[in-house]
Amino acid sequence: MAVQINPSILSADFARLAEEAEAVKGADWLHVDVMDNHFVPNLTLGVPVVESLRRATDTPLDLHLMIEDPDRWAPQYVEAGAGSVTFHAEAAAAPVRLAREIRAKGARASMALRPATPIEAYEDLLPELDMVLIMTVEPGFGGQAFLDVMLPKIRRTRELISRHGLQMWLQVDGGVSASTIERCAEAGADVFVAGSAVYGADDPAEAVRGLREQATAATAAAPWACGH
Ligand SMILES: O=C(CO)[C@H](O)[C@H](O)COP(=O)(O)O
Ligand SMILES: [Co+2]
Repeated sequence: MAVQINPSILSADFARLAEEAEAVKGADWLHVDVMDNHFVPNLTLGVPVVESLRRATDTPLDLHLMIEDPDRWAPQYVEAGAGSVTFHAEAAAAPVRLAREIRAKGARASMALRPATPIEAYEDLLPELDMVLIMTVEPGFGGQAFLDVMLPKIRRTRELISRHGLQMWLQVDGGVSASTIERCAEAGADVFVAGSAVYGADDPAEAVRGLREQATAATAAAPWACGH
């Protein structure tokens, strides 16, 4: 599979979301960070904004729910128009049931892990998911420094995906930039979220192209990607 670059609108101007979506035309997905000020100490947006954003852009929406009680809320984000919905493992009461419900409603189902949450605890759930998100910062804020201690976890996750013969995607989110994306790709990530590295650039669309080139080259040179 080709690498995917998903700009995070957390670093965009929230008063101009339609224009900010247009500014990254060519990106694979728009990454939308939903925070409830309980699961993380920050508050962003909810279902009505996602419904409006869905009407404002053709780029599919990749929802990252940093909220408590995703079992209750995630299905509403599918109905609002999300193409992919990621819930946190630490917050979900019944992750398999939730993943099945997201898929049944027509979106891709994905699960995120905070930095201290081990992937091994969730190995048996991987076949129920379309993507796993390895956080490379503590969730809650954009613009944080990439945690390179997460690279072994990305590698182990890629090994588990290969061992089980799964086609699922491996997303990384947090501090992904021109100076860190190649290490993520080499370790096994194939979907890259970038907020400040895209919306902090003079030309966000050019930043997406640059990240895509770097990730594509690093993936081609990575041992895990043989036959990928
Ligand atoms: O989920 C997130 C934060 O919890 C954001 O998606 C992420 O931080 C993107 O911002 P940046 O690329 O600037 O780190
Ligand atoms: Co995110």
